[in-house]
Amino acid sequence: RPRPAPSPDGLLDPPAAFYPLPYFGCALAYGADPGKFGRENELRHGPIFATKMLGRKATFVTSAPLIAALYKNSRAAQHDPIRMEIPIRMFGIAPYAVQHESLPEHGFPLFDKALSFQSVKPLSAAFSQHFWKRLSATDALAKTSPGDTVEVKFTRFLFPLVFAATCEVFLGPRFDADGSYADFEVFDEQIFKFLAGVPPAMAPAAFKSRARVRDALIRFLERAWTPDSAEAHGGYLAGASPLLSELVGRFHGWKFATADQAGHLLSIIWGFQPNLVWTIYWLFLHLLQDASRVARLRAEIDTAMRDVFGGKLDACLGAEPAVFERKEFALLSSALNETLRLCGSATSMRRVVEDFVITDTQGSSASAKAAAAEGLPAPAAPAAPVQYLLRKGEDAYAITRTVHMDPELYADPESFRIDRFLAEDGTCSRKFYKAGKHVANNLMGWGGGVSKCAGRYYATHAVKLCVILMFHHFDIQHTANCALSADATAGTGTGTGQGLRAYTKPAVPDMDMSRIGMLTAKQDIVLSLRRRV
Ligand code: HEM
Repeated sequence: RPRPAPSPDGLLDPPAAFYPLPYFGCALAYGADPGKFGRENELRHGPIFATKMLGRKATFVTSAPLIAALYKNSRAAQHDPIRMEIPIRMFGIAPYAVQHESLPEHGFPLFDKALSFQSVKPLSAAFSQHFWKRLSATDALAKTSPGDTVEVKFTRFLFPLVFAATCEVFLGPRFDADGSYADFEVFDEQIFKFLAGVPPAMAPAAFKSRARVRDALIRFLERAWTPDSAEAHGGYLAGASPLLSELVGRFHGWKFATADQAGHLLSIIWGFQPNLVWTIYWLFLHLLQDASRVARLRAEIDTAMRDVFGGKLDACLGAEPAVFERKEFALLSSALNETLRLCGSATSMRRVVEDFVITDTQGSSASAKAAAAEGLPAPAAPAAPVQYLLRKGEDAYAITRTVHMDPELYADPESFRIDRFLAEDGTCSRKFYKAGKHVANNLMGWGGGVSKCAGRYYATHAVKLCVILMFHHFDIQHTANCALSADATAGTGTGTGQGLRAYTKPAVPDMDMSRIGMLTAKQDIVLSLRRRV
């Protein structure tokens, strides 16, 4: 790869990737598929390169050590300036309520505290109860007997249940989750239009859906906010989690308009729903591709239901997240990690607020084989560490998919291997190595550094509970693929699967590579659920 020329101050600028479009720069290539964009540029320039994106200079890092270095220097490369910009476009919150000086110190940290491994139990226990209440009320369980079979469209069946359960956990029963789901889904599908700053006239459906969800949240806030002078923040949010009640109390203290409070709540709902449900989708889908995967996981779940929970569903519903981390659930933990690796595309964004030097000691993540396939010379590790300067005012992006798909770290990276993360002792603790060196940050599905997913313990628990309950109650088969539409006749009914327009054989649908976070599918799938208990 060409060696970049030293800048006038003697330090190296990262190699430049060339995207000639004025203003947009690399935005189209990056937006279409961040993972491919990272991999292709890594093959050409190495694991750090710079270009323009939306009028700003952007440096990208793609190897595990450079991503770790970027995460580590949170003083020079900060996340707060980014999260004080994007919500304005995405959630329509007025700038004063996104850039309020108290948010970084007294707003965002509430999530880290309430969702930490030590504190998350009441929230995850509430999810278990709400999710089970919803699942047990579906036709598939409420209107069937053991041995009966129903067909469901996966996203129609499970996504609204997860949405309603999580809304109830965080916002309580006064928010109309069922009535808001369809609009939320349209908003989420079109989120990229808000990110790209498309005006309302060019995306009327997206803007109308967003407005309707926000209106529902405004009505919720008006109904649930209960003034009480005995409370630290002059009131509380009736029926909501203490986390949301305290946050909204602070919003009142900072004199945020109700519409802007609703915008913040929308950002929170958006933070938990799509990543969570698409993780569940891909995990099921990859499991169901192979009968031996299903058999192994079923054996693990049946044994755990008997030995860990004494055969009692209530004990499972009451289990704290630590229980699902035990060796008895190692294969499920491995399957979740493998899903995050194969089906996620997390990018962490930072604003460089002071110059800093980042050192490349290892060179590219890309293998010689991958380079040969692209007709490029093999990327060599630098003979000596190379120091690059990231300058104040630039943006920096950590692309994690390049690491997750690195064949030197993960053999046959395109395949789903359910036990990939199992160590020899059977626990989900396998260590990964590249060129003989241990790679500690081999899996970054939750992002990393100061912006690492605050909800990861809650989400891990929710995904596992969902898989356990489904496998405990049903024999499940993936029978066909079908259209991803909100077609009300297809998906949640019992019986013969009337209305299901299956049009392909049951293969893994393509992923929409343009998403950031968990990738979405281009097709829905039809599951056959045969009631067990
Ligand atoms: C399997 C499901 C989930 C996945 C894969 C996921 C992944 C992520 C990723 C990749 C980030 C950005 C990290 C970065 O920029 O470095 C993130 C941020 C975040 N996630 Fe999640 N997430 C999931 C579920 C949830 C849930 C259920 C919640 C809430 C209960 C949640 C709360 C958050 C919050 C608050 C942040 C922002 C952290 C910050 O900026 O300080 N996530 N998540």
